[in-house]
Amino acid sequence: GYQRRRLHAHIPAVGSDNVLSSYFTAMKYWMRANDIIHEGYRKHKGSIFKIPQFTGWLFIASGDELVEELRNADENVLSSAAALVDLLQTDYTIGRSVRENLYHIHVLRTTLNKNLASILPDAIDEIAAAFKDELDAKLGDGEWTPLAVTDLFTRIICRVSNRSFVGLPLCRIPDYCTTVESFAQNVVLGGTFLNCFPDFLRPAVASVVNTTGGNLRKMMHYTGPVVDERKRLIEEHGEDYPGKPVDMLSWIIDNAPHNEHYSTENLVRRVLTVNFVALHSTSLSFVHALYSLAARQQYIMPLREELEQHLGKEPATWTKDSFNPCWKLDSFLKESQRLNGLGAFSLLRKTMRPYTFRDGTWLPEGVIVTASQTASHTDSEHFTNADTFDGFRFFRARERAAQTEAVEYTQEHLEDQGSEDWQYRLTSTSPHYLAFGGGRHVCPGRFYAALELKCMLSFLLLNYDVRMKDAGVRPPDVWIGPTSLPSSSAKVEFRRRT
Ligand code: HEM
Repeated sequence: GYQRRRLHAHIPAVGSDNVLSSYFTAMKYWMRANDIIHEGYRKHKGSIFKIPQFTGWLFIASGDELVEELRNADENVLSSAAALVDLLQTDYTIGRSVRENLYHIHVLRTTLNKNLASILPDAIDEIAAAFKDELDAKLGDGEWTPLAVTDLFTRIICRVSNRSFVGLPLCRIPDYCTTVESFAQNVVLGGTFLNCFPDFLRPAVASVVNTTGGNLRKMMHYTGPVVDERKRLIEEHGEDYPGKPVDMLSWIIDNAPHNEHYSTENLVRRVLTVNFVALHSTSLSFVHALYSLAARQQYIMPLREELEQHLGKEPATWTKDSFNPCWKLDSFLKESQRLNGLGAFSLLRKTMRPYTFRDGTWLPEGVIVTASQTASHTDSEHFTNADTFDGFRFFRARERAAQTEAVEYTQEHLEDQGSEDWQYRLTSTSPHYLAFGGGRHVCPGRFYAALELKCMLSFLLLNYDVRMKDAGVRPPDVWIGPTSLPSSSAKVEFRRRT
């Protein structure tokens, strides 16, 4: 209301602060959010500005210092979880129990990252099997075959990721994969729908329109018996029972508090939650990189040469460490994330109490404040020729840094943040490189995602030729409000290499 607007009248608005014209800016925002955010960034970089949305104002912190503050703020002051609950109404779609205890994030940050080397062989086995079933089956003999790629690679990544999450046989059941994918879509759809209603009506609306209920029931059908069996084995033989699978489900069961979180339904919900954060982020990133590769043929040879030098002929022999010296591959993926990320924002936070930034800007309680990754990723103060795709820019920067300091290839990613070239790696973040967020809530799955993307792209490069059907043209991304997606209609042509 008016009272609330007065609370932030001191913050500059993009468009107009006036009720009627801010409504028009909100309408425009849905059509071209990214342009509007860039306009704000150009005019107000270094400070906080606001943009009207139908559901209220959105505050954008710009410039390294303010973004650094967003990255590091305490959860009970600027909350990431509360922002997600607000924006996606996750209490009604994912379930309250998940946010009441976020232990799965701790599992990802610690156990998943420690076990990357040991889960990789299975993931690679799944990549080989999935490419055979999903891609080879569609290719003619030595012919170029045009294919739409978003659904295709979403299915492959769903299989591969779930090989690491729940293992065989679940990851190969097509309906299991359809269920986890559709859950992710329904969380977003349900959240957007529920946000059209005022707070007090939402519980009633959600009880009538439960967008994810069907997904949970199906997931219980597939995963419930597997969870029950693993719980039984733990009860009978202890936590380290013989033959215990090394996958996310085992770690989730091991780390669940022994209360309502240990119920089969809540454990299954947790697996859905991990899929929700992991799947689309990874598959969209892969398709973006694939378009950039297929449209820019000049990268194919140097990437192949690098892979042939460092990876064995048989994918089964690839290890986590074999990718460490593949700096061109790392750089190509990082550049793809820089220019074709998941959307305009990163670091979504909600003010849990009135908050004063160090530059003196005051924000009231209960508003969403975020950073613009697209504006910051294309700011020429941060990157030279910032608007141009330069697949090896981070490779060259790393080489320059390596000349000033000997770089140890085999050092653990997690341990060597001190080395000079750290900032140019795919998995690193900074106040102006925001593809994986940063600071307190930095994506805990990024080491896994990076490894999966590298294995997938390497497998593709070494076994297939790719080019855009529309030669040399990278299809433009599709923007829906502040979310960006790779084109779903463009076709990539594939041919098996002999
Ligand atoms: C290329 C793929 C991915 C991208 C681009 C991505 C990006 C992000 C971003 C931007 C955030 C927000 C961080 C922040 O607010 O500071 C995030 C958080 C998160 N991501 Fe990822 N992610 C990817 C893959 C994954 C995977 C594979 C997993 C799980 C295995 C995962 C699990 C999570 C979780 C649990 C969080 C919340 C962390 C927290 O709140 O502390 N992500 N991710």
